[in-house]
Amino acid sequence: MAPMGIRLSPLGVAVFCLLGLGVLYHLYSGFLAGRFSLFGLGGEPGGGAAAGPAAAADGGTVDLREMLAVSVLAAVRGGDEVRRVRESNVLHEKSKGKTREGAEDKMTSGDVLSNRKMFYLLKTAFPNVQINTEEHVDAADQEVIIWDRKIPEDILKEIATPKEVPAESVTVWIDPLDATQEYTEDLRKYVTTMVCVAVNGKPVLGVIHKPFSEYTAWAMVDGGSNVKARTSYNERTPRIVVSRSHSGMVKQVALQTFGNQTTIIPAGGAGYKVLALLDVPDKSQEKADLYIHVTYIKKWDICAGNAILKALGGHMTTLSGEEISYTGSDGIEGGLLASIRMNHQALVRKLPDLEKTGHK
Ligand SMILES: Nc1ncnc2c1ncn2[C@@H]1O[C@H](COP(=O)(O)O)[C@@H](OP(=O)(O)O)[C@H]1O
Ligand SMILES: [Mg+2]
Repeated sequence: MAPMGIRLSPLGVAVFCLLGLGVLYHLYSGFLAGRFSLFGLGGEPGGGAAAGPAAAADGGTVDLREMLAVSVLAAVRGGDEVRRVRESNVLHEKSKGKTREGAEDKMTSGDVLSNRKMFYLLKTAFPNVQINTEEHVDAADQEVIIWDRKIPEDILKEIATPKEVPAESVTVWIDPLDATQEYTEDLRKYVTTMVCVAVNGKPVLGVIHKPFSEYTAWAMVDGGSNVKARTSYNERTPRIVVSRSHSGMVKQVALQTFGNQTTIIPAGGAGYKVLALLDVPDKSQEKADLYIHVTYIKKWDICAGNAILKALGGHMTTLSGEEISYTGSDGIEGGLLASIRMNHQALVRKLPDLEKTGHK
């Protein structure tokens, strides 16, 4: 009961209780949640920001929705480095050696600095998952980048609930700068940064970010996406997007399969070429109906595109129609065919056997 002379208004009491609940909720969902996750991983509470590693206590599970949020952030932060280095005009271009076909395999400060940001962001947030990245990670030059544990609204809108998977089933593939050759030629529209998450070797989420137009596409298989397929594609005389710097015999293969009326679009970057198949608002993006590649290619170049296409009902396979497994070795030998809203297996049957025709 209230003391003499003091009258408690029911509305005031209700507002006071609501405020109290709000404070408790804030404490629990932010500060305490961060502490608990750090405790769970054996991290030192207070040894950094409240936000911390997102994997479960026993290293047991990770939430794919959280992985998507960090992957988008990593691609954007890596992209900031890529843009900064290009704008400085000091690329420190080097050769890592030669590809099997004898092309220079280039690397720049843009690749290295983007790799550092992307790798450490993902590694700090998900210490228990396998991460494979195109560039060497210098352990002496670590960077602790803390994820603030915020999942962007557009992801929350598409993917309503967390999606837990065992951490040991996950392989992350990072391409810190796709289209390095074109980057050195200042052909900026082709350049992307990419992150892919595979579960048991299957590509399940992909992010392709264009740093110079600040466009990001993401998708999760059986989850959602911020990008979609176009409404129509030309299956009879497709416009085919192919490599401009690692082409091999791709033009001959395309023309032999689809006839001389077929338009070939040479372009840089595997990320750019996948986006060419989709409904992308970016003005600098060309459009195509198919993506074909015939030479050797690495999994960090293609995994994100594969995941996005798969999430949207499309396909990326070897030229003989085999699914690509994103575990184990870094590269694939059997070329690449990517399509969406087409009869992919019929396209595979149309293609010549490259081993027999000598078009590899
Ligand atoms: N024959 C080959 N050997 C090694 N890497 C290849 C390759 N063909 C393509 N790639 C890589 O795949 C990506 C897309 O190639 P392209 O632009 O020619 O289509 C590029 O990645 P990076 O720029 O990340 O190195 C390129 O280096
Ligand atoms: Mg690269």
